[in-house]
Amino acid sequence: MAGRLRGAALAGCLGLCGTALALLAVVLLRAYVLRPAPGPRVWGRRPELGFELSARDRRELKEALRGAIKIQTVSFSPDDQNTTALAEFGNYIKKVFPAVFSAKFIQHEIIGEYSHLFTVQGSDPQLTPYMLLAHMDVVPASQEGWVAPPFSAEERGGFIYGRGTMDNKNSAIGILQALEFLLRKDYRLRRSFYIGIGHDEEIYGHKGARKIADLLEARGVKLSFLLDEGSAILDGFIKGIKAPVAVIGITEKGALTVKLSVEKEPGHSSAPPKETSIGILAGALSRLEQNPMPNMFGHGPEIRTLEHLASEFTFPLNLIMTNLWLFSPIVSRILQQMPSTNALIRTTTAITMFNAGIKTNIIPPSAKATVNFRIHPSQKAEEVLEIIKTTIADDRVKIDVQETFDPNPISPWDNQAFGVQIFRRTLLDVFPEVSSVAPGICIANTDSRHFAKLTDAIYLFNPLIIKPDDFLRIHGLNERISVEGYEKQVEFLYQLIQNSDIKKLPEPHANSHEL
Ligand SMILES: CCCCCCCC/C=C\CCCCCCCC(=O)N[C@@H](CC(C)C)C(=O)O
Ligand SMILES: [Zn+2]
Ligand SMILES: [Zn+2]
Repeated sequence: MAGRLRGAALAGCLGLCGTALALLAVVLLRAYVLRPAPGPRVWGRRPELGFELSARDRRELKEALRGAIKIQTVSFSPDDQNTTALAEFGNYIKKVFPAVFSAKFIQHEIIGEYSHLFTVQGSDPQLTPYMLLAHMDVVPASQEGWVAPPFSAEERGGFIYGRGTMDNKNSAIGILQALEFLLRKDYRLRRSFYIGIGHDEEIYGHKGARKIADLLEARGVKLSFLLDEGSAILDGFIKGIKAPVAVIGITEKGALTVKLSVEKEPGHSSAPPKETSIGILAGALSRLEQNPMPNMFGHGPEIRTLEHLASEFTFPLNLIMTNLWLFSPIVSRILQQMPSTNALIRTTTAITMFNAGIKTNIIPPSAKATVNFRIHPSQKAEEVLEIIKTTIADDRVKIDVQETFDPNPISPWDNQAFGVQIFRRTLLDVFPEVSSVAPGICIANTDSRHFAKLTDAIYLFNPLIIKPDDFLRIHGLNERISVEGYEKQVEFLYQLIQNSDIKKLPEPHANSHEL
């Protein structure tokens, strides 16, 4: 009897081991043998390309950005902007970029009073134009907590400190700087392009970018691609990836901002009701925070980001990322642990404003709060609103939608996508240390969504190497950019404009480096 039991146990154990071995074999086979062949290789590395800056150029480039940071172009709320500063910014760029403003083939227009549209006419009208987008307005900055005042543009330890150094005067000034340098070298552009500099991106872009887009649409413009802020070369964001990787946004999340309010009879605090307006609203807010929106990992482009980066991961993570069909439940659990990666896999919930109460001994007549949701690419605003209502489940809480839009459509990412190939080419030229370029999601919002009718190829990427600590500075304290990083950004744009001048993408060839 005991022998038979031992035999059965042994057989069971063998069966189990066999299953485990078979599973391992399938994993290894898929990972190393059945791995999809890499796409055609398009670009080869090129020797030094000649973006050489004299000491004077360097000083000029740095001072141009510092001067722009000092102009307090703050967007406080949709009807409160520092319009004096916005106008000053317009005068400033005219002064700092004389070649751009005097070139015969560049048309400059002011749109919506303070935004700027440049039409740079290339010599070959057959080539479809592209667009570079940026914004000049910034979010407010507290005076406390900064190592240097937020509008001082002080230089410390190789960094320029100030609101707008990463979001997004670096792009607005960087694009014009790159063009100024090219014009001074008498570079004659072949492909036309547009530069848009919005003045109200931080308050939804209705008067700036939206109007620029409407004007271009009325002129019948179609774009081969559009590049805006929204992602970067990420260093240290993803556990298990050592080298910096360029993640280019191919979509951005949607947004839904709701105002919640509770009204209750005021009265004497000595005989309070069971719940005050503050207590009711606080309960609703707590339910929203305690019940995050569903984890959507695998339903949007986040999975493509990991697949593209799979070979960058150290063992055994590389194996896991190559086999997301098997490991995605574990991966999605890991991603939700950090705020920046959690934002990739779900609609996020952020309680951003709370106002209530009059005096210590008055029952508060009303309580108000604002909650800002960023919608995952696989969901729609309507669906999110339904979840909010079910989660709050209290009719005393009034829900008013303030601003909402669905996620952007997904832009093309393949060997025929002109913009993507130009970004790869330019990254290879300017950031040789970046070994991978992957499609990703912009977790915030940009002005680019207003241009959806002009092109299906909208990309979100700032050519800056950023670490998790830098990300916290955007809209936070001590926003800064390194002088070296800014020079590289200008070099990237300088090279991008030239690389975009090619008529058509080269045929794939075998012996070149692939990003
Ligand atoms: C795969 C890995 C991790 C992902 C981590 C994400 C890291 C992203 C890096 C840089 C992103 C910078 C994005 C900055 C764009 C901010 C633009 C902005 O503030 N827009 C406003 C617009 C709104 C409509 C008012 C916003 O609040 O989103
Ligand atoms: Zn921005
Ligand atoms: Zn911003």
